Amino acid sequence: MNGQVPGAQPHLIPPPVPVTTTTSSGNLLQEWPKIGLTLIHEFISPAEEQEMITAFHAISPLNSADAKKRISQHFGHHFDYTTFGIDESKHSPVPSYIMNFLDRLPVDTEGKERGRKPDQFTVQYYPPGAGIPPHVDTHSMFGEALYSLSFGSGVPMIFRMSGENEARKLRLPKRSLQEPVGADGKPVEEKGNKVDGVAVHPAWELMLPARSLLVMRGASRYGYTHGIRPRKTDVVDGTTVRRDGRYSITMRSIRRGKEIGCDCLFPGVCDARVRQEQEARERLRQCERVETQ
Ligand SMILES: O=C(O)CCC(=O)C(=O)O
Ligand SMILES: [Fe+2]
Repeated sequence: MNGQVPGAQPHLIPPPVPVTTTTSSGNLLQEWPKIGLTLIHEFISPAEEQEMITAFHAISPLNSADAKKRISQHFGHHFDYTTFGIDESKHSPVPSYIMNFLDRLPVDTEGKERGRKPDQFTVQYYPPGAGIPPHVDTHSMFGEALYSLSFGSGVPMIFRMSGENEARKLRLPKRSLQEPVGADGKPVEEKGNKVDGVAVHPAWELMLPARSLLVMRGASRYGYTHGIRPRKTDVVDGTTVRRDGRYSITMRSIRRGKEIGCDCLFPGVCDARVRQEQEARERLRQCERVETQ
């Protein structure tokens, strides 16, 4: 025995307490206004959910070869998970099962992104055991609001206020989405409040139930990492439960032309700032080259 309570997750703190109300259609609405996070329960009906699952597998039938891997389908402009940016050369028409709920999405009613709807959609299937490493979606290329619709089954999403560790990773020459792995190939576990020897903020998990819509804005969008641990079981309210296959639709709006860029309060994890730093270093290098000639 290592003295741990079965089901305890020592690396996690309890999530912040939400403001809980109901939507105009009577569904549970949880909000964390300080960090710009919203979770709308039962955003789609079970019938819509079933239609989405059927449509997904009409394109990507499940076979045992990919039983362990996350499968992605892209609609609108394709999202590139290696750069976390957009591939302008690839575009696929948006299916009707997405168009049908677009008008129901909550959009900004004021400010420079007023009325802005997503135009880039990534539908994913996560078999039990699959996850997505903690990341911050690219700031410069997408509008503020990020949406994630869960269906098929629920999953806990892990959130962590970014810090030195995340800023360092974003500045590595070959940025990778992979979680750091140890010699045994397993994700590096946290030791106390350190990952890889670097101090990190505490993390917390939020259960995203099937048919719920998560909206990330503000700090939760720009300053927190989000991810899904690659596990076959989850601890929900202290009880270990088996994971089922989960689907999600991530929705973003593409910034173009002069809109591209970011002036958020989180320069450590802002790709626009990283680019500026690289450009400044390049200018300095050129000046030094001229001086030594
Ligand atoms: O599956 C999800 O809910 C989130 C996926 C995600 O974070 C992403 O596609 O950037
Ligand atoms: Fe993401």
